[in-house]
Amino acid sequence: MARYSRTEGTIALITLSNPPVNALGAAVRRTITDIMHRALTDGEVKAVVLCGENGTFCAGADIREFGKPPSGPALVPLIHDMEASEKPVVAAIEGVALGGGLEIALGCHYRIAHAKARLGFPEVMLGLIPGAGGSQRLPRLIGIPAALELITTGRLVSAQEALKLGIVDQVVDGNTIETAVKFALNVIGVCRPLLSRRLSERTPAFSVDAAAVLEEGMARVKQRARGAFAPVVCVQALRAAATLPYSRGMETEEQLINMLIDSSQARALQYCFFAQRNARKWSLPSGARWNNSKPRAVHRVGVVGLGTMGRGITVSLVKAGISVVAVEMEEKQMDLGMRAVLGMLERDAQRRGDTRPPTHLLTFTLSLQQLGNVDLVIEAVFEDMALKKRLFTELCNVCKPSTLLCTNTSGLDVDALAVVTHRRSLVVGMHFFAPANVMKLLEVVCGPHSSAEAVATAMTLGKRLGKVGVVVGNCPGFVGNRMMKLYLDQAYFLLEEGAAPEQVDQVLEEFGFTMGIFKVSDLSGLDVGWRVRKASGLIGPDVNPKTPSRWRQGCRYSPLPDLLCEQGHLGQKSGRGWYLYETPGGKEPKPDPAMHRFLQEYRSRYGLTPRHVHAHEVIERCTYAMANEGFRILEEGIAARAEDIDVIYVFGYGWPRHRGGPMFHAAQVGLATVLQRLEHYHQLHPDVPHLQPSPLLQRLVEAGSPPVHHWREHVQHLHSHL
Ligand SMILES: CC/C=C/CC(=O)SCCNC(=O)CCNC(=O)[C@H](O)C(C)(C)COP(=O)(O)OP(=O)(O)OC[C@H]1O[C@@H](n2cnc3c(N)ncnc32)[C@H](O)[C@@H]1OP(=O)(O)O
Repeated sequence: MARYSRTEGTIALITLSNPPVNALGAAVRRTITDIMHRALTDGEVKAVVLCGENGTFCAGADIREFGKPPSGPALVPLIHDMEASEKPVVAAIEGVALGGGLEIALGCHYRIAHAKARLGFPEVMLGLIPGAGGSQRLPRLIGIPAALELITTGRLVSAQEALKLGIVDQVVDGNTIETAVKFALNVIGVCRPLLSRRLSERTPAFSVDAAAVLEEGMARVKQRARGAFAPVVCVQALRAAATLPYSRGMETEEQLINMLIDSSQARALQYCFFAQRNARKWSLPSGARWNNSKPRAVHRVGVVGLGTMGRGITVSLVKAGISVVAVEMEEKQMDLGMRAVLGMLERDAQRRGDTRPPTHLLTFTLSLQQLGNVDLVIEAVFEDMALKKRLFTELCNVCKPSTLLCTNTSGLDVDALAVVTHRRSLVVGMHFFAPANVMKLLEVVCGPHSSAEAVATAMTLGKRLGKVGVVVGNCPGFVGNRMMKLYLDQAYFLLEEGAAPEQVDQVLEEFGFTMGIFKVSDLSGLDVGWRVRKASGLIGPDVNPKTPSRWRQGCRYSPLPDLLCEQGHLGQKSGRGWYLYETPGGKEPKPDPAMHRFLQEYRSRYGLTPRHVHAHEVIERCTYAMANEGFRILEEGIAARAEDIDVIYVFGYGWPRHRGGPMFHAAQVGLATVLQRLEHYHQLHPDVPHLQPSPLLQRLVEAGSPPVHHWREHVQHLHSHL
């Protein structure tokens, strides 16, 4: 938990010891409180050095303890006693000093950091504020503007930046603890007064326009927060630091943290923290798991297709230091792709202050033959099964037998591709999200033949690219797009019933989505879904001409997006979609009066009487339809955990993190309520079978709505994919 030792005769060395990250659980807080007291009262001890075991100072509070009844001593009195001490206390920071860990360090009189250390207050990402004096001490150390930026964003800083900002006193390349001990001996020797080192005693050196900075900060934070409270409360805590004496500021900080600590948003954000980490812990029906399967080494990757996705994937790989052979079939397309990739790398290098983008890792070619020596191929051609099958057959002949063949399809059958190869076990889906060099999510799609080695390799590669990988089973649309389809259907139906695109979007954005569904659709291009609907026989020559326009495959269907596509309204790229844009390629969506007329005509053509659609109906129908499908996905074993579904939505679909994800949201609303509302909507719309509550949801409600982590016990896997 924490160890006490003496070094150089007069220095007490206190080492936090709670692997893997020295989190400040109750037992750790109890031990450091006791041994710090011992060090501060031992007459032979002249100074204290505080450090962490195994190269990590401290990652802050033990997040697993949040939401449980409080136990163990609080951190505030410990930090206060340490800071008030007449003996110098020096923090030796290696690895990370985060949250409560940084608050302890700020209570020390001096801070020495290793060059590779990172420091910060990520509490806002957990729905909290720094609540052990951090919101009051940091601005007294580095001023309001810098503290505001760090605390409201949760951004971590490097040791070098921390030195520039004045958070640490020295940065060392060598042994941090030895340096801190020498430093401590030195400060005892010269008897430097500690008063000026006590941050709580400092009168804030705030600029006269602190009020303006805070006001601006508040406006910025509110705009970005998308309904999240914590960033706004961070500004309130900083305002207290700017305007109140330290003790009153601490009282305000306590009131503010108490307000947040049990909030539903904090629960959701903390759930997301662990969900993201648990997603790495995949398993397959064979018993293969993340921790018993070895990934292949990947040095050289082939990317086939240099459209939007292929370009983003290539950039991601090169930025991770991986050699790429990028193949395009047509010279013109290759030229365009090459210029786009080089441009993106150039801009990225400029942003990082690096003059030379790593272009030496890139080879562009028109010949598949050049893929003979790659370890893994990512196919990123059009969503056309016949084309992909031809390509996979050819890749099999060209690539060495051990090369993994991955498809970046967004929903086509990965197994149908595997069977055309002689290496079914080496085929997996790697579903990136656009723009692939920015978006964090990677669905790793595991077919019935995919080997554990292939899955492990794809997941490890994803991690190297900085992606959040989630292993999912193979079904149309996998997890993300399968649920997205139902979300879109509900949005179209709402338009049919009387809503306008901008009204639906506004409600979704107020809920916290990064972008409303119709803006997303305009951004990605309406033709993407059009092509998928054609390929799946929902539209086109295979449809019986007697089938009513608003009826397909036994259920209600909205032809609205098809009609727009037929008119060439494809979204941003054509200057018109659900919204109007100033020019083709324009980015600023404006409500389109022509769209309103179009919807009116459409409704009267089909005898639909428009009605006012309430905001709560938009949210309920969109999010409960998604969650309902999520339950089916769980039941079919396409996702291993509800958490995985939520990670997919938070990292790939702009779902507001402070609402946890569609499955967590359903749990927070209450499964019985979700069930009852789905029953209600299904009664009103019996022609939409997807609104019928799924059997798993019904079983969970019968079982008393157990918490998310127990849902798996109620899944009756017959043929789980995972
Ligand atoms: C007491 C006063 C209150 C103060 C408020 C706070 O301090 S709130 C907490 C603030 N701290 C954080 O938010 C830090 C969260 N952790 C991280 O950002 C990262 O984990 C890391 C420390 C930068 C390390 O990253 P890395 O990628 O190297 O490892 P993992 O993220 O995979 O973590 C390894 C395992 O450690 C678990 N873990 C990490 N931090 C905590 C924590 N603070 N409490 C509990 N557990 C933590 C993490 O879940 C991983 O566990 P696995 O079982 O291996 O998945």
